[in-house]
Amino acid sequence: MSAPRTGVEETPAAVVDVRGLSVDLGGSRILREVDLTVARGEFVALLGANGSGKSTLVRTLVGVLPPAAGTVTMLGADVTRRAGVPWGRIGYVPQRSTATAGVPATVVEVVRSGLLAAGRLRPPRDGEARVRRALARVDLADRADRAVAELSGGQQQRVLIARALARDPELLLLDEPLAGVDAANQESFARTMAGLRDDGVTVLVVLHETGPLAPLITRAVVLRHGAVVHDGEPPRPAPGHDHDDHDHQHPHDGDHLERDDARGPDDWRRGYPHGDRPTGDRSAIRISPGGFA
Ligand SMILES: Nc1ncnc2c1ncn2[C@@H]1O[C@H](COP(=O)(O)OP(=O)(O)OP(=O)(O)O)[C@@H](O)[C@H]1O
Repeated sequence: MSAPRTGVEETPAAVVDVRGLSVDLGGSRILREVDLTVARGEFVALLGANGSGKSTLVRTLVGVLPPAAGTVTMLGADVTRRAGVPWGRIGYVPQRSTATAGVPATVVEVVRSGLLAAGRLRPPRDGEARVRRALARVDLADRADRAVAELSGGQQQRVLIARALARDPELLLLDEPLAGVDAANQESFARTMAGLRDDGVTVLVVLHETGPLAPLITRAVVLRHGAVVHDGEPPRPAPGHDHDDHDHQHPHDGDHLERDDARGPDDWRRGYPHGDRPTGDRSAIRISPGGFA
């Protein structure tokens, strides 16, 4: 169980409230008038083909990218006025490929860095207990003093999740936490997420494949070319994939191309042939006391 929280009763029902959000990058409009509301306790999957704008949306939610238009409200605070946002109650897990690259630190040091929210230069008094609890939650208590670089990719992903959990967040944002993670680590991750859901943590997770998280997802939001094309029912398990020996969902029909008429929660998969993984370092962040930037 998480430590008792304070101030929860002051938080509005919508923990994420995005209205008419447009974001420009490199002179191009990447997000187009996006509306997104996430209520307390929801477990929302953000889906869409490569380049549809999922990471851009999440990075805007955590204040890394500025809106060109519209509003972004997190836990009741306007993100464009960073000072008022309760970053200490928000956990963010960036894409692993870049966030852990070249970090010369031990597991416990990386997790401890998650305690430092914007404006907070010293960890909270119960910081070490939170760090140990977060490590236990991702089944890495016995790796605390190992160098992060020595761990497998899936374990590094769990370190980043523990780093976000050290804040005891009410809201957790994760950007492709299953990418490049083997089946055993995916199952471990799913158990961690189920525990968080049971504790009432609100989750917004970017996914390419719902995999072992499918039973947890309460709603799916699908982006296409920077706009929301579906907001509602989660995708159904593909035929033959809803039993125990299949741990992920993927297209089998040979139609791997995006379709112009893709509109439903199941259509996002059509853009994802096996091995078609995104690359690049667009989600690079610094581990700093200044929040997520
Ligand atoms: N810094 C940048 N400058 C210019 N264009 C960018 C920048 N970052 C991202 N983009 C473009 O914005 C679009 C959306 O990218 P984004 O990473 O948000 O998509 P995504 O849905 O997360 O994709 P993926 O599934 O591949 O991670 C892409 O066309 C991408 O090339």
